[in-house]
Amino acid sequence: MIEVRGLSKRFGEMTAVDDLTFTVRPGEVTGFLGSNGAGKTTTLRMVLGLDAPTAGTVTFDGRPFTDLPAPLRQVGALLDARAVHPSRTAAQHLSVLGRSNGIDPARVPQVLELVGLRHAGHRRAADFSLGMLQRLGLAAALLGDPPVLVLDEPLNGLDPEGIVWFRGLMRQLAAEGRTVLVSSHLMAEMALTADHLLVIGGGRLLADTSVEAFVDATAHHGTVVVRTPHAETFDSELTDAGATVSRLADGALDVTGLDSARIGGLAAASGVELHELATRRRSLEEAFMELTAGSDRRPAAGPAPVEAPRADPAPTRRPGLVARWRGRRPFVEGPPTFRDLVHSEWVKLRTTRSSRYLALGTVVAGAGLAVLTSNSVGEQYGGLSAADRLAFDPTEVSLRGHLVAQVTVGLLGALAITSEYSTGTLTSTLTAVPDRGRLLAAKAAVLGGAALPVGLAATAGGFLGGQAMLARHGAPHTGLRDPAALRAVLGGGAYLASTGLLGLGLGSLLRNTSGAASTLFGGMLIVPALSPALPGPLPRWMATYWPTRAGAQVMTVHRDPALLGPAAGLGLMGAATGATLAAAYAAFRTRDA
Ligand SMILES: Nc1ncnc2c1ncn2[C@@H]1O[C@H](COP(=O)(O)OP(=O)(O)OP(=O)(O)O)[C@@H](O)[C@H]1O
Repeated sequence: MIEVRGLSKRFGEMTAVDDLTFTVRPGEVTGFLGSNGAGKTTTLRMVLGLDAPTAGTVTFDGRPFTDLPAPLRQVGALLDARAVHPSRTAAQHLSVLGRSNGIDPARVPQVLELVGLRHAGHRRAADFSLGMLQRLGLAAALLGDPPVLVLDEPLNGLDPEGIVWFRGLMRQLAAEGRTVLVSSHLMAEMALTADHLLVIGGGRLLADTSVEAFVDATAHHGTVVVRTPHAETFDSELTDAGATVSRLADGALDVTGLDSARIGGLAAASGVELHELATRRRSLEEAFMELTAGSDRRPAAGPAPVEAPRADPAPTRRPGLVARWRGRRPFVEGPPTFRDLVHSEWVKLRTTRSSRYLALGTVVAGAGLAVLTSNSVGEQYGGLSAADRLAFDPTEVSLRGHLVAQVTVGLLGALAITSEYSTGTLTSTLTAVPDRGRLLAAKAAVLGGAALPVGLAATAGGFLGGQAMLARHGAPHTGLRDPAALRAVLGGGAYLASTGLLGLGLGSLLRNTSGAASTLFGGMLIVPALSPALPGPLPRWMATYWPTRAGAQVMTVHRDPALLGPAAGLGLMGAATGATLAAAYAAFRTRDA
């Protein structure tokens, strides 16, 4: 049972949802109807814990959505069918969601078959039509075989055959004892699909009624069209008999308040010749428009909700989709663990094309730049002064590739979250994992775990290639047996991993890739490059304490005693990353998704 009590949402001055109270019961399909902008999506986003209500509560059998331990197994949601990462296949998309809730991957082909996408599992979501994406969204909602389904406009993009199929599926799911809440702006379709209707307009509840009661009330509200050459005289006769008469454009009379038998009788009694006597029933769409007309947002109290007695729904859950699942146990025992979540985030990172390119780019560009720099420094070594030769640090020279690698690995971190915002997948992620702290922690664990080997590959590759170049030109060089050089290479890997996490924090705070990329680029390359132009002690201060410059000290062997040491520098960089992630967590936890 979904219980909504006093739910409101204001965006600035505008009240999108205004004091909604209703209950959605199991065993029936509840249609959530409203015209465009009525507040359906905003309501459903609050129901699913994506947006925080300004007032009111929503509970599922007494628990808020965000307290459900395995949400996909309790509430299946479809909010925006287009919110799928385009580079992932349908099966990968479902697998990512399923793993986060401890759902057996064998369930993926099952639900794909159930929604008619059996042969499309290996196709990328970018190639899907809107109707196919709706089916994929339904598959995601059914993945955990949940007792409750919340679907926002699932009919958009479905062809007539798809609509009939969808109608049958909803009826079957409700017959199995599930709670099904479906939003739509199509009254006639809901009359065929739903058992119960909740109608909203201007953010307010206008009707909470059974479909049967709504259709009955509509059927009794017809008008009778009367065409007669004696319209003038018959008009007053009908008015005297208690009818309300208006004229249609062609002069015919449009009569309400009397039925066609009574009108025919009156005409016969007074000898009026009739050319047409036709009852025109009000359509469901007209009844819906009449109900919602004038329900625009306004400060005064709106029309009183229409209440209708409800039939007792079937309370017991009958075996349904799971029972037919060839005897396999669909889920692991108990609630999903942090490991499940980390696994899901790992699949997500692995199946994102841009992440793979950025990881490869970090290694190639980082190591490549180091080799090129070492080659050119080696060439010039012969011309260096004695003092410069004394200060020459072959390790530092061969690790200069970090200047490029830090930006690409930072971008890899930022994309782990900004791509979820840009593709809209954050909504499906959060309906599977509503605990935002856990989600961010899993992203950080996966990203740190991926960025460390990538960073180490970039620094080790650059170091080995760079030392070979220096040796080729007869310049001083070293190897990994030198403990200080080994510390610099390993520290460089850690520095790059920390940069990846810094990118994740910035991406989460800024929520868009270009913002995060410019901040990373500016903070790591431009600010340090411009800092010598600053007045007073600032250049020295920046050189010592600017986090990325302090962190880079870990990659030097001949250290400047005025600057921080390798451990302290890397520690400062780590602290700055930690602080950024903490700020990101605070913002992520409280913001609407
Ligand atoms: N994040 C937001 N900021 C400001 N206004 C918003 C926001 N989200 C929704 N609104 C406004 O709230 C109102 C209700 O929007 P909502 O999307 O809930 O309507 P809807 O019934 O789902 O409409 P549709 O059928 O067109 O999707 C609209 O006026 C919309 O502009």
